[in-house]
Amino acid sequence: MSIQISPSLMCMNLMEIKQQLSVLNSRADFLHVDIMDGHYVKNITLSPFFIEQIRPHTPVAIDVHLMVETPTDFIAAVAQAGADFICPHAETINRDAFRVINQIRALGKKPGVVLNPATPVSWIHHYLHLLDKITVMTVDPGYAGQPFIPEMVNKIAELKALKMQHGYRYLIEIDGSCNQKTYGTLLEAGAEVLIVGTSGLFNLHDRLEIAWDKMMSNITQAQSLLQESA
Ligand SMILES: O=C(CO)[C@H](O)[C@H](O)[C@H](O)COP(=O)(O)O
Ligand SMILES: [Co+2]
Repeated sequence: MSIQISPSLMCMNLMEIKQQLSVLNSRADFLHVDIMDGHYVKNITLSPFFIEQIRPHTPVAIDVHLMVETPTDFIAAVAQAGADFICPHAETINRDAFRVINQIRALGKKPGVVLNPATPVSWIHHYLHLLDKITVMTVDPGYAGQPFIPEMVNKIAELKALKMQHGYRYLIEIDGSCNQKTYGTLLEAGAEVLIVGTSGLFNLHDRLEIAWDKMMSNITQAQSLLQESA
């Protein structure tokens, strides 16, 4: 399977949203929308209203990363707004994980789950088979522009091994500092979807189409180096 790319829209230039979306529409595999409540993480970014506004202007799957204390307060709203994947943090749903996953599926959406750097894979062991996507945070959640946490490489490899062993369907996605410095390590460990924010995409050039080409060339280079060393 070739690597899939999910630009993090909180990192885009919101003054140029229409033009930037048109660039991403023909290139991105997912659009990553971070929703924060100011409590689970001390920041506030995008919203269900933002999803509703962009939905008519993009055919790309919208993937919602819920960094909120109570995901059930947001799930119906983001589903109604047009989300395709809805991904709460495991740390916020383990009191009622099966009910939450069933709620997302009953709304006709794909359930994913996000793991903080300090949360082990064992936390989601009993519902791995129900998930369409697992996101490994490679930075602590809340902010763009943070340094990569190298301890996460083994977690990615663990999810890859479990997927191969049991035939699970979940996509293995990485969020945080996916860029030229980390692509090789992430791909080698088993990353399947890369969320690209400031360091991987938006800071590479003011013109997004040029930034995209630079990002793709960085990824291709990392893939070639891996193939050479295999
Ligand atoms: O969830 C996030 C932060 O909590 C995000 O998806 C960020 O936008 C993403 O990590 C930003 O990418 P960067 O290259 O690490 O700035
Ligand atoms: Co995110």
